[in-house]
Amino acid sequence: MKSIPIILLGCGGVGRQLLDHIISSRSLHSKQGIVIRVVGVSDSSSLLVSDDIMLSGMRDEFLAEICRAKSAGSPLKSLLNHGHCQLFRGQDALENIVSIASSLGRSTGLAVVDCSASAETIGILEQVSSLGCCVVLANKKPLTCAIEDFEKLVSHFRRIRFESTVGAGLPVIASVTRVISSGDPISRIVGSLSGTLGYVMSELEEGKAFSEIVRAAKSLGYTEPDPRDDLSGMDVARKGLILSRLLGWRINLSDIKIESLYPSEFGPDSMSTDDFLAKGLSQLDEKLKERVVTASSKGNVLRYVCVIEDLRCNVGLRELPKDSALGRLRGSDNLVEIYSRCYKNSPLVIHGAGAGNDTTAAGVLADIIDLQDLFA
Ligand SMILES: NC(=O)C1=CN([C@@H]2O[C@H](COP(=O)(O)OP(=O)(O)OC[C@H]3O[C@@H](n4cnc5c(N)ncnc54)[C@H](OP(=O)(O)O)[C@@H]3O)[C@@H](O)[C@H]2O)C=CC1
Ligand SMILES: N[C@@H](CC=O)C(=O)O
Repeated sequence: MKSIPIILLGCGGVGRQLLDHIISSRSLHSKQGIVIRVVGVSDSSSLLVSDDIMLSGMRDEFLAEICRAKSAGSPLKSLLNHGHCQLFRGQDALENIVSIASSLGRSTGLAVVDCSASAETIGILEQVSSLGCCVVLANKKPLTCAIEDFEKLVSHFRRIRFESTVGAGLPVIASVTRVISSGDPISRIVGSLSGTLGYVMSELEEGKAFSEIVRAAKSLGYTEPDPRDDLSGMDVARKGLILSRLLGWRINLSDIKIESLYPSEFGPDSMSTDDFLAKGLSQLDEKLKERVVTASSKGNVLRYVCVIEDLRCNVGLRELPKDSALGRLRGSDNLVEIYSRCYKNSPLVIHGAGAGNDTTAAGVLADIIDLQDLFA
């Protein structure tokens, strides 16, 4: 049986769903000759490490207990006495991950899986990948910091996967990478890359209030932890940046033109996420309604679009014909069109559910399994 040890960073909606998928795929993986051993799990304040990282991992009952406790709002440290594990915090936690990476990295293909929404994981990801570990990301931030950090991470290209950072479980990164590796130059990528904004736009067409729709998108697991990351266009810009950098463009977030759906006085510097959700959002209802009505009077719909072309990436609202490919999109679906020499007149199109904990975690799990071919 091939044993795959993993350390999970982040135990929120996506991280917990990943643990759930791992548990429920046990018999499938066993038929494939694979067993995933979760040797460590961290949240924002601590890291739990299994007592025997070399041979076993955390038991499934304990992983399920972690999911229950975290979804009830308890920190990981509340579970210390329930499993055969140790707890580390701060610098100790980071040193422990490095120590596990040194023992297991090169020999077993230990995968460090980032399901946090933090930019702070970049340092540890760089360290473990230099120690021969695999890295799997749902978190876009480490790939959208400084270009030098991006280049360092992807320099271990065969040991890093980040399919879920763009289009959740959809094979967007894999498709772009395959087209590039075949020597077929990509000239343009255009798409609707936000499950949240797709859902918001199509629900607005049904006459619902913007504030209600955003709250529903959050409870469906589509939004970022702070939905303003979606509404500001920043989340789409991050996806656009990842794709642009894959094309070899050495650009940064500051080079991207981004249209925000809310004014700066509603931003994180002026109000908390809770205040924005409770009070700020409803003040935006009328403005968004007017924009939808204006577009509709011309037979159009609004879509939040990312265009990557001619060394430029722009993201913002566009009025599009109702019957265009993007205009027909419903709910949280994403659609991406890739144009290249081979796909000049008829683009490569990827379409499907583009957000949600289930599909995102499924993409992460597929990445973990995919990497293990390197460690046969
Ligand atoms: N939902 C979706 O459709 C998709 C999400 N993603 C990405 O998945 C990631 C996770 O999203 P989601 O689960 O909704 O986010 P949550 O806010 O639900 O969870 C984030 C988790 O990360 C933990 N965390 C925060 N900082 C750190 C840190 N420095 N080290 C380790 N853990 C940390 C948090 O800890 P604590 O519990 O203590 O707060 C929390 O457990 C995000 O980056 C998001 O962009 C990507 C594609 C699609
Ligand atoms: N918040 C994001 C989640 C996936 O990246 C979205 O709405 O698309």
